[in-house]
Amino acid sequence: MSKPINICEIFGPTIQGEGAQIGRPTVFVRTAGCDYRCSWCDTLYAVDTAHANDWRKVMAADVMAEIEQLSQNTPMSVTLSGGNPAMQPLGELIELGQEKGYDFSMETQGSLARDWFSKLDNLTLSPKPPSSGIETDWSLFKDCVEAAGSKTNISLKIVIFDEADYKYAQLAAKLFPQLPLYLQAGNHMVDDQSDADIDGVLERLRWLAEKVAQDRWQKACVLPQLHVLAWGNKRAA
Ligand SMILES: C[S@@+](CC[C@H](N)C(=O)[O-])C[C@H]1O[C@@H](n2cnc3c(N)ncnc32)[C@H](O)[C@@H]1O
Ligand SMILES: Nc1nc2[nH]cc(C(=O)O)c2c(=O)[nH]1
Ligand code: SF4
Ligand SMILES: [Mg+2]
Repeated sequence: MSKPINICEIFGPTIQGEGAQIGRPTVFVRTAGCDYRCSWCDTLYAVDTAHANDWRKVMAADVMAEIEQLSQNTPMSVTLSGGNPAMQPLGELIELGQEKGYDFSMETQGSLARDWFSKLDNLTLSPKPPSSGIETDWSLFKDCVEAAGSKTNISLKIVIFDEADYKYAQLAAKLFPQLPLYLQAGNHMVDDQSDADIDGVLERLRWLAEKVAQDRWQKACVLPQLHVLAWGNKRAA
C-alpha cells in the first residue's frame, strides 16, 4: 500500500534559483515537516507545525497529476524540496514522473538517507554551517551520499553568512572532494512579511566572492539565490 506525501505547496513552473541547476525551468514540490530548525530558515511555513493546518496529505499519483497540470503535460524538471523531503515517501512519485519523461532533483540537508535517493537525477545536499545553530552529523551525511550512489548527480551547497561558515565549507570540501561545491550567499530573514534585504544579500555575495577569489579556491562556485534577487522573499516563486 502506498503512503500519502505530506505537502506544503506545489508551484511553478519557475526557475531553479539555486545551485547546480540555477536558471533551469522547474516545477517545485515542497513537502511539509523538517527534522532541523535552522535559525535563518527561509521556509518556516514548511517546517513549523504552527502551519500544519495549511499542509495536506496527497497520494503520489495525485501529486503527479498536479505537476502535469502545472507543466501542461510537457515533461520537464521537477524539484523536490521542503522542509526535509527525505522525511516523505517520494520513491513512487519519482518513478511515476520518470516514466512520463520528467526528471527529478531534490534539496535536502543530508540528515536522513533513503534508498530512493538513487532514483533521483540530481541531489543537492546542503549541510548546515555554524550560523544555522545546527551541528552536522557527517556520518549520516555520508550515508546520504552513499544512498544516492553513482548514477545520481550529487552536489554540495553551503549557505554562508560569516567567516565560521566559510571555514565549515572548507572542511566539507575536504571531506567530500568528489562533489561539486556551491557557496550560497545567506539571506538574513528580516521577518516573514517584509521584502528581502537585497542590499544585505549583495554585500554578503561580494564579500564571499572576494574571499574565494583571494584564496584562489578554484573549486568553489559562488552564487546568490536568483529567485530572491528577482522576487524577494515572495512565497512560491
Ligand atoms: C529551505 S531548504 C529545504 C531543503 C532542505 N531542508 C535543506 O535545507 O537543504 C532549501 C535550500 O534553501 C537554503 N536556505 C534556507 N534558508 C536560507 C537563507 N536564509 N539564505 C540562504 N539560503 C537558505 C537551504 O540551505 C537549502 O539549501
Ligand atoms: N525559484 C526557487 N528556487 C529554489 N531553489 C531552492 C528552493 C527551495 O526553497 O528549496 C527554491 C525556491 O523556493 N524557489
Ligand atoms: S533544514 Fe532546510 S527546511 Fe529545515 S529548517 Fe533548515 S533550511 Fe529550513
Ligand atoms: Mg527557498
